[in-house]
Amino acid sequence: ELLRRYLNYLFTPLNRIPGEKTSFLWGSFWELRNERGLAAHFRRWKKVGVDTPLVHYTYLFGTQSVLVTDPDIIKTILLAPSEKVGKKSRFHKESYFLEQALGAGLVALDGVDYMRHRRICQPSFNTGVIRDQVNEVIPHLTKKFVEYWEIAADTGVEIDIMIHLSALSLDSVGFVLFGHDFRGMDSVKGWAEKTKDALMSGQKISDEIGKEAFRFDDPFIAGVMEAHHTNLITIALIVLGLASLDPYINPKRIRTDRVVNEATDNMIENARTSDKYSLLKLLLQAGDPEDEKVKLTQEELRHECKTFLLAGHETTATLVQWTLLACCKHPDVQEKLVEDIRKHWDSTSDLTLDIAEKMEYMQAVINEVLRMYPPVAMIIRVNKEKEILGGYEIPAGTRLGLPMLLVHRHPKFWDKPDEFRPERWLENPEPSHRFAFFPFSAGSRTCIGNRFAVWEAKIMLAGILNAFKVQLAPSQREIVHEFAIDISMKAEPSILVLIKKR
Ligand code: HEM
Repeated sequence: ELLRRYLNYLFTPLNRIPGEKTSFLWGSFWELRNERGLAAHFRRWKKVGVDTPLVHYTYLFGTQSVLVTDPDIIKTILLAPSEKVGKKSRFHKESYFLEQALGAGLVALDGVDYMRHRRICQPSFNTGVIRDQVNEVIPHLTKKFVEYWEIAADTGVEIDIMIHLSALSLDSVGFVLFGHDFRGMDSVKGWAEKTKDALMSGQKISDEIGKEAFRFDDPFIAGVMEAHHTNLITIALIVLGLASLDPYINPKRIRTDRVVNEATDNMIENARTSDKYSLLKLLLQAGDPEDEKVKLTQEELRHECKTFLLAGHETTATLVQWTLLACCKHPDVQEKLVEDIRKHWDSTSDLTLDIAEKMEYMQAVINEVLRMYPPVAMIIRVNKEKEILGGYEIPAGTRLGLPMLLVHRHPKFWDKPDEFRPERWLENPEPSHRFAFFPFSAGSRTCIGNRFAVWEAKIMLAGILNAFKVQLAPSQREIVHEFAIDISMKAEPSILVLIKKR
């Protein structure tokens, strides 16, 4: 295998694509590890010239990878239909790693199983039920969140926004998608109480308050989060090509799978017996439109629960965190946004989704954040057969990286791409090329939760910014927050803010 890889490294037709020659053994491994986010990809792309449609690079042991920066090629890849027979589409996912991280649900599946899951799940996302639940749940949660934050207003207390927003988004996803209370807001409440005590007794407010308060004891969350961290046995099995044995011989995996399965089964049972509506309740009744008798099995439902939690929770919190950072860095944008919020909502009535959706500047700001700080920075596809893309031959099995983060700043498609300017969306509501902006992907595998995510973000932002002026903590005023990729694109270091009552 090593010899085959080495010969391929020397003679692959991919070597004709612009890129940088790196060693067979390490490839770009260390650069990608040491330089945060996609910084190494950015650098290489700029070096070979931004007009190149593809950039070639290798990874460990000559793993062949190509970055696709041309929106026309991205269109070809994303619009290629999913395979209706078999397990792999023309441009398929690297399923094993996704399954490990997110479960064998919609994000990771491919081929015929994928098509069946999407046919069954899609109608439940289209009904008014999610919208109604968003209206019922998220304004109320945001109001509580603002009440807890009031304790820190005008005090100089620095707030680590990602952990707070994560807790808020966890409960939004919990109630709307599963009809379940993950008790994320209890953590914010716990933080507020401890902060209040510390302020009253004149103690210094330490990071520990946050760390202590934000420990989730819900078994589903704890199990899913623990399972998300790959341990050495899993890595060894992957290297040995024995990854499929992991669920059977890795003690940590066996334990976390059991905990997560039990917790998910409880959640499913509660959704079945409760009279509260949620996505999960709809999914329990949903059949395949091609054959109504075919439903998701209990095992498949478990995987979808894990997928929806992991794909839906941190991503939205990430979008809101980068929006708040942009508001700190561009106080004029923050003021215009507050003007827009108050033009549509006088805060004597409850905030509703109908009201939040009327906020045009809010939509422009969210688009601009999705452009410059896309919560999912890059997606990967692998081609099943040999392809010709951009005039280059791409052998079967090549990893194709579609980097939103780069394409959203492509100088050919964006005027002053590195400038944060929401107004560009008011001047031109559509991007100059449909596939130069794809924060939720596109085509038949577009994000199933995209509308839910934006609804959630708009309500949270309207509630928070109407109540507080947000500023970067003094300790971070000179810092550039870099991108750190996990499931979604975090900030490194975490963003700390001060809030003042408006
Ligand atoms: C700002 C928030 C979000 C962003 C930026 C985002 C982005 C994305 C992207 C880029 C993909 C394509 C992944 C790929 O093809 O490899 C995707 C797929 C997906 N997302 Fe989201 N997402 C967000 C929120 C959500 C939410 C709230 C849910 C809740 C259900 C969700 C569920 C999913 C699912 C199930 C898929 C797989 C769809 C399929 O392949 O059929 N996402 N998302």
